[in-house]
Amino acid sequence: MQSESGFLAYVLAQLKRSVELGGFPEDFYAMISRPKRILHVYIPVKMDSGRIEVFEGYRVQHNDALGPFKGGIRFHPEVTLADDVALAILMTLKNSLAGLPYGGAKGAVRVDPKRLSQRELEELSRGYARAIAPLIGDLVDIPAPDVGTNSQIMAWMVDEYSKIAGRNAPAVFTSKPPELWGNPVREYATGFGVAVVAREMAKRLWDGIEGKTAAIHGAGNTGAWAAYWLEKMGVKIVAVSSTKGTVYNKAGIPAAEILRYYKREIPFEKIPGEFIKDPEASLNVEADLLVPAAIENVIRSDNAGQVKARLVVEGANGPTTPEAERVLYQRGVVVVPDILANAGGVIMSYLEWVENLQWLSWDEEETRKRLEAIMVNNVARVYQRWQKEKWTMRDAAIVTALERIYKAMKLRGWI
Ligand SMILES: NC(=O)C1=CN([C@@H]2O[C@H](COP(=O)(O)OP(=O)(O)OC[C@H]3O[C@@H](n4cnc5c(N)ncnc54)[C@H](O)[C@@H]3O)[C@@H](O)[C@H]2O)C=CC1
Ligand SMILES: O=C(O)CCC(=O)C(=O)O
Repeated sequence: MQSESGFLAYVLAQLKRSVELGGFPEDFYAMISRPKRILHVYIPVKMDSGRIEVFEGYRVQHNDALGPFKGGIRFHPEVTLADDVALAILMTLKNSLAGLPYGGAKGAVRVDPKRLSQRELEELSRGYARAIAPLIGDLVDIPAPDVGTNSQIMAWMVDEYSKIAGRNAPAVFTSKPPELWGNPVREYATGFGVAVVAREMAKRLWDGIEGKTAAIHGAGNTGAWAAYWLEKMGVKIVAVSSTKGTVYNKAGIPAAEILRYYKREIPFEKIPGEFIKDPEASLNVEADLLVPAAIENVIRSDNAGQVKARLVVEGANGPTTPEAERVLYQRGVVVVPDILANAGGVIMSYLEWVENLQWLSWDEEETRKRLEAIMVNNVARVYQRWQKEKWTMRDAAIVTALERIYKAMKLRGWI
């Protein structure tokens, strides 16, 4: 297909392992390891300088056996097509595991959004929406934000798509602002879901989550809101990282300060605590719980031995390499996989989509309750399977997800 990034190679290796563990035929691996369609786009943007810069982007539609393609859009300077394929595969698995009526997709544009002015960012977002418009739609492929994108970008994209469609088309993008067909829960849904998963696991593994400590790697949408909800559950946040470094504070970092950093109200170094220049320092501090919530491949074979937490809840997609997972497994560290731990975002996207398709809206509390109920049920199902099979939790989650996809493909006559 294309050269495999380390990340794609890891995702494929895990997929192969799960296909074997689940006893699926080899033909299934041949199909599920490849996307159904890849759209490759180039987006010209007139920069403030007057020059035209052309940005490269993709939309990878991996599998739609269970329903329309669904997954976020990443704006990142180092993203590759291979990474995008890996992320799209994870979306198919995540959506299946959560019981959603969706297949999986992911989009990406190679750009550092922090380098663009607001006008340039809007041009790029609208240009990307125009480029992928022929292959998306509210019953076809429904994008949402991921790293480097947000609800404002979704607002520009839904507006651009609506102009092309000649009608308001709210259900084509999710995670829109609450004032434009969005739901207020989506802003914090992924972090909230991570905290709920941590709480449900702590109930089963320990005496509950209250009084425990946590380290958070990544202070963006997922990490900052996970800190907020964990604190509400009685957890003390002792470390947090960004690309700048790590803040460590044994006495506890108020989640409100992490959120102020995320909202760009204070610089990272102003979060109260000791500033350490190393962004990976949060991975090996003394804490009961570790939440990697930044990017892929951060827990590797070279640092997995130093992880002190007993429970890792993957807020990010693909933060633990397979070698690192083996090290953690042998050391008795439980890793709750991304497709279970960070599903709060896409589950909330699904709820928003259901609202949009019917032109109705639920209030914040009711929506959060619906999201929480789905997350709690997902943890219970995967936990039970994991206990029965004695695999890693990732194996249990992926095999469970694959079973649903396999059945749908079989019923459709695809396999
Ligand atoms: N936003 C969402 O709804 C969802 C996000 N995710 C995943 O969560 C992860 C984070 O996404 P978001 O929070 O949306 O992104 P974001 O862009 O809001 O935040 C990312 C954070 O990670 C930090 N970071 C980046 N590289 C780092 C490094 N090398 N070391 C330390 N910190 C680093 C950044 O400084 C930033 O604070 C990604 O893997 C994403 O795919 C998964 C499900 C849904
Ligand atoms: O909300 C969505 O549709 C996608 C979220 C996403 O990209 C992810 O879960 O990684």
